[in-house]
Amino acid sequence: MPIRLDSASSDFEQSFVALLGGKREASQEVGDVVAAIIADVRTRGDDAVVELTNKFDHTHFTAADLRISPEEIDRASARVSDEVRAALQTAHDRVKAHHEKQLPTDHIYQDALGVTLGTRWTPVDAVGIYVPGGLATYPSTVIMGAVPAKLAGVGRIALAVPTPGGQISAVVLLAAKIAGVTEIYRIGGAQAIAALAYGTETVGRVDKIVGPGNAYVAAAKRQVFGQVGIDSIAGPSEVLVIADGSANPAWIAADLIAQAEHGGGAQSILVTTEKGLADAVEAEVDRQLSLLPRQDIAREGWDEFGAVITVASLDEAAALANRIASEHVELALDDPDVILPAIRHAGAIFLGHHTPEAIGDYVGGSNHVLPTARSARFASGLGVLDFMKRTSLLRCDPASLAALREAAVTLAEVEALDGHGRSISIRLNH
Ligand SMILES: NC(=O)c1ccc[n+]([C@@H]2O[C@H](COP(=O)([O-])OP(=O)(O)OC[C@H]3O[C@@H](n4cnc5c(N)ncnc54)[C@H](O)[C@@H]3O)[C@@H](O)[C@H]2O)c1
Ligand SMILES: N[C@H](CO)Cc1c[nH]c[nH+]1
Ligand SMILES: [Zn+2]
Repeated sequence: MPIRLDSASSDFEQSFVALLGGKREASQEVGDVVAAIIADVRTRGDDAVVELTNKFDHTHFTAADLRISPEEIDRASARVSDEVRAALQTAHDRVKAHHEKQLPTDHIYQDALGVTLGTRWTPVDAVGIYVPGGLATYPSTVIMGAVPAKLAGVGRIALAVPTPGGQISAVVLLAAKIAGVTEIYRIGGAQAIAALAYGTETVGRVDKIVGPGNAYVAAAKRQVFGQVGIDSIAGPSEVLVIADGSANPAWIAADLIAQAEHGGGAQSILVTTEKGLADAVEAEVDRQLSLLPRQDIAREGWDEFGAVITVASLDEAAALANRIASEHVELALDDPDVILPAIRHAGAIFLGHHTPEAIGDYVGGSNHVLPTARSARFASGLGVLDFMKRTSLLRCDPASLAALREAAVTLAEVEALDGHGRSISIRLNH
């Protein structure tokens, strides 16, 4: 049973804080396991990656198996049906069209003193994209990672995909081919993140690692940050549905189940102004779960991490949504625009009764790699800018340097950094 809360009850705040602090993603235990894996990969390179992959993914690999050959990519891609190929192409084209609009422009201007100032954007040289593969396969995540990377102009893109049992999904390989990525490793978890961050004999190191994954992947990304860049923490998936009496309980239940079925700590929360809707949705989740062929993961996720919260008003719902800062927020309301401005912390917002979150997972065009575990308070979903850096440009001539000299030298004196002041004055003292 999911936890049931009512904002009017006296112990609400305590229960809500407990819900926010639930350990779905980071734990000391996971952190320790991941630290040991990273240290092992740094020390022993391929040998460690092979051993850990065989252990966690139940494979029988040698180092020669880690990278997928171009022939294997072609052979597997050719096996994929035309229907799936067309769906991937639709996803690719729509994600590309939307992300093209994120491309930044350089700019340069001269101010009143004659100083030239500019901003220049350049791509990251090499990125690793993690594509999860433990409980499900995610060809859609290949598109979500590779398309913005390509648009940004990244020179080298490496994919890491775990292959439980050793079999890589042909659809994942086709998605990579459609997106124009050919460097693919069948490795997962913390060992994949460590191999991409530090490099091994087979896996070339990258400058930045992006992509979602389970608690081990999320913890590993946290731990290698600094050695490489990371996008955000895109851990176990979450949805927060805000609904009033206009919502269809069966549709809401389906959306809550869709997120719970990701497993590995995925969380589905309903916040509603209608107690009747809350009851109906709970009953519907039970009914619909029993219709799913693979209901175990979703049922476990719903029972362990699900929550149904009743509130007095939509304003209260928005305030709770901002505290939860969910990866996905669905506004299942006749007029979602009324509450939209009040929702400030969310990875992605889905408006109205006919926008299930799952459409954004695949073909909506927006990115599905989104911040989780309340990190939407300060982070954004994956996009073109995650694959680029911004460099400032500055040019003075003698007149503008002279005009700025006094203030700069004063600040250098305040900081007792005489060398700084001198490096300015020396250019003007003749
Ligand atoms: N936030 C997002 O944008 C987003 C998008 C897609 C998926 N997801 C999430 O990604 C996750 C995918 O998880 P997954 O498990 O299916 O695949 P995964 O690829 O993230 O993890 C599989 C790997 O986890 C490692 N692992 C598993 N158990 C371990 C243990 N006991 N010790 C050490 N390492 C261990 C193994 O190396 C294995 O290869 C889900 O939680 C899903 O919600 C998030
Ligand atoms: N909901 C996941 C996190 O945004 C993404 C996904 C991929 N495939 C299905 N769902
Ligand atoms: Zn999903």
